[in-house]
Amino acid sequence: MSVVVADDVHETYGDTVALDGISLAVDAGEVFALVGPNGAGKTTLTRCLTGTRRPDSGSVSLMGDPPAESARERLGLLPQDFDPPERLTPGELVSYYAGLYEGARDPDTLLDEVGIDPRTDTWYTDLSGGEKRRTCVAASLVNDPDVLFLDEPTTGVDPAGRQALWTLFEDLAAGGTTIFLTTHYMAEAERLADRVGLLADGALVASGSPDELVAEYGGAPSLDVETDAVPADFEESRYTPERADGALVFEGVDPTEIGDVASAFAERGLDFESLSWSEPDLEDVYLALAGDRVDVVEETEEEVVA
Ligand SMILES: Nc1ncnc2c1ncn2[C@@H]1O[C@H](COP(=O)(O)OP(=O)(O)OP(=O)(O)O)[C@@H](O)[C@H]1O
Repeated sequence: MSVVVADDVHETYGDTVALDGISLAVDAGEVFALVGPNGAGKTTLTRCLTGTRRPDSGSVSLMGDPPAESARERLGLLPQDFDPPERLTPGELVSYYAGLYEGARDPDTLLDEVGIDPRTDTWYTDLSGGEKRRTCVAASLVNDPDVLFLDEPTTGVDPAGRQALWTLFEDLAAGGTTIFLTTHYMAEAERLADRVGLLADGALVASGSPDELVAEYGGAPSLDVETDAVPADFEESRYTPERADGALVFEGVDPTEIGDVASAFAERGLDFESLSWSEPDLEDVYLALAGDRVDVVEETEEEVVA
């Protein structure tokens, strides 16, 4: 059964089209990750799905009801910009949110799980960015939600803290929690998500499991050879390498063929420093489908600075 459904959702801010006909459905117990460039519409879609914004047109349902009428106590939401009272300790803050629900989870246990000392007397305002984010994650879980929305949950969190939060989210998903998350970290989407949706310019340009997306859009595996050799050296071979970043790139080379490539260098009396083989991943999918949009943003910013 789908617990999060968007059907042809359109949303604008003045002249800006933020969502241009989004349709998607997330099943109970599924983890769905939404990725896409800055300004693609991820936060806007999260707001529409949780009832914080009403779309211009199209329909949304959450646990079978319009979001505004859905059971609040079954929903968890970590907004991108969470602005809680600043002069509370993490323990006081999470206890405050726990007080809003019958049978809320124990705040100290939750803070332990996100790696924050429940006894710390540091005010929220004085926590580091990553500590604030972890505290907010704990607050979003106080009601033990059935459906959890996480808008960039690990932004600003250090690598060890990110791993700990990933484990926490995996445990929640294993327990049956439906999770809808947005992220700029492809490793996060790849590790956590059953399905990934790629949003660009307000449109869902691709969705599927990480493996499906990589198979369809990720391109071929490649062998990068750090060398002074040039493509012309291989004109008489079955390889057509390309030069990139100080290396010759041999696309479509299977790991079992690495020795053949090394032999091709030896036969031509060519040296190389190193060989590294890599498979495409979700990052390659992202760059293939949305990379040009990233470049456009960067060029525009450079023009503005210039
Ligand atoms: N309150 C607002 N008023 C006007 N424009 C807005 C508002 N909120 C968002 N926008 C615009 O809508 C578009 C989508 O923004 P949104 O925040 O949903 O993108 P996003 O994918 O979450 O971006 P990011 O990855 O940077 O968080 C952007 O062009 C943004 O500038």
